[in-house]
Amino acid sequence: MGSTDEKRNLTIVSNRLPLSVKRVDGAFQSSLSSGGLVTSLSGLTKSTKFQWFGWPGIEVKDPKDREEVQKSLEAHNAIPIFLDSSLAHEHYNEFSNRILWPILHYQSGVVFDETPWQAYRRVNELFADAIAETAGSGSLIWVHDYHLMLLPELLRDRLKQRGKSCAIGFSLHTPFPAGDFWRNLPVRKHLIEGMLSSDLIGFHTDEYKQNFIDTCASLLNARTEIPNQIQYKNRLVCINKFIVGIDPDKFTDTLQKPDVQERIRALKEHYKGVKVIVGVDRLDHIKGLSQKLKGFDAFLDDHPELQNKVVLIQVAVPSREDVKEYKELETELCTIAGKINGKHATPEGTPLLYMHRSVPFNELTALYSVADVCLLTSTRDGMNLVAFEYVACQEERHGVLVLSEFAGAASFMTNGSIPFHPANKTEMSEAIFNALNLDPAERKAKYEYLRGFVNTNTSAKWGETFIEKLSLRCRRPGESC
Ligand SMILES: O=P(O)(O)OC[C@H]1O[C@H](O[C@H]2O[C@H](CO)[C@@H](O)[C@H](O)[C@H]2O)[C@H](O)[C@@H](O)[C@@H]1O
Ligand SMILES: O=c1ccn([C@@H]2O[C@H](COP(=O)(O)OP(=O)(O)O)[C@@H](O)[C@H]2O)c(=O)[nH]1
Repeated sequence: MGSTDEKRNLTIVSNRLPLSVKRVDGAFQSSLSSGGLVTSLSGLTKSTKFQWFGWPGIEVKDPKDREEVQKSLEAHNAIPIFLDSSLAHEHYNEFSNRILWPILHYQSGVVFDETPWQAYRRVNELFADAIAETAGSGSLIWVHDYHLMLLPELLRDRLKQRGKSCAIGFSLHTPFPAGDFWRNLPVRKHLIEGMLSSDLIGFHTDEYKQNFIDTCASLLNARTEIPNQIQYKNRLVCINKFIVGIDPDKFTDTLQKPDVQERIRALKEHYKGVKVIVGVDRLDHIKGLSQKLKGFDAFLDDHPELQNKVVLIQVAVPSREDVKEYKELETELCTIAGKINGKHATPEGTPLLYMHRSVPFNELTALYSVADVCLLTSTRDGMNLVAFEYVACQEERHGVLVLSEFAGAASFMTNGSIPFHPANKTEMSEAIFNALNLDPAERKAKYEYLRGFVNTNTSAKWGETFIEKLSLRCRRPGESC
């Protein structure tokens, strides 16, 4: 890490703040936001100080109310950027999550629309105005994710106008798709040029990084021969892979708490003689939830001898519920879940526990801890931190990770897990069966491999490495990346 002063001058920018604000009976309440971006950045707070700009998740018009929200977030070093609700809707739901997100995750059938695109531009401008106003010259600004791809360029212009010079980093938390897929987006050039105004761009895997480099070469004719660098419009931009992670101690510490231990005992007692498979996912197409339920159905069909001896506990965390496709998916999942239990339930029990809600952290760690298997079926996924969290809670049991080959995490965790293709029900059924029947020595060997990976690649290390590279870039711009 650089000097303490550099740490103090770090600004993080993301659409999602660590706390989401809601109005309940006229009063403002904030609760911890869901999702991996918040998990990874929150893991950095132990070692690094920063202020965090983002959208509070709610429209607040009245200046007094704004002040109240601002104060409540201040304790978490979070600074809200207020947006009116229709602008936020067009930016977050319509452009970011109905157009950009599916394209980044190789989903077809996306229809481009001008109104959401204009809202996306406007929100990026509003973020740029707010940050350029408060950023001190010489500070490090680290922008996150697909909601803010135009921000580096807009921010650089505004900082220049104010005579300020700051290093700008950008991290993408999603996959970056191969060129041909990216062509589906008519405004792709603007987005990529926006990102290229950064000094340093980080991706989760080598594959995403390479896809980005190839796209810059073919779309913008940028120079990409020098490893880890892109030259475009007389600027050199560093490009690299930075492995995002979790704070494993947060999980191991929580598991030691007496109430969590008590909960684990109760769950063990409840599931005596039953193998537990756990799944924790935001309710999102990319998590392959319908594929998971159908694969589990096939597994139950294939193994009638395991009736009442296996349960899948699936937590589907509510997500982006104002987006039509997410609502439709929720309905579809309820139907499939009902059908599975209709078909396989007995008077002794149901094989599927489908929970459509978020779970408190203590309960989540207890669930991870008692599960013999964690089943993750992403059809595409930037990383998937749930895979890391399950490993962090398995010191005792050495449970098995059954991991889709399409999760970014599979680039690093395949050796320690059982990989499979999520579109193939037979492969998924076999993978579940193999995981449940893995001999203890092999389980231990796989677990130790994964534990080493998770404990080495923490969120703190991810953040510190990125910030170190960004500040180096700032101090010695000519040096190779
Ligand atoms: O902010 P939301 O719309 O509620 O969605 C939650 C987050 O989802 C995505 O997370 C990604 O980041 C994780 C950490 O790097 C990664 O493990 C995961 O694979 C990604 O899907 C999204 O990229 C975030 O911006 C959202 O906040
Ligand atoms: O009720 C819950 C259950 C889980 N998670 C967290 O959501 C994150 C999911 O991150 P991941 O990278 O797996 O996927 P993302 O949701 O970001 O796409 C993990 O840190 C989970 O612990 C959550 O916020 N609320």
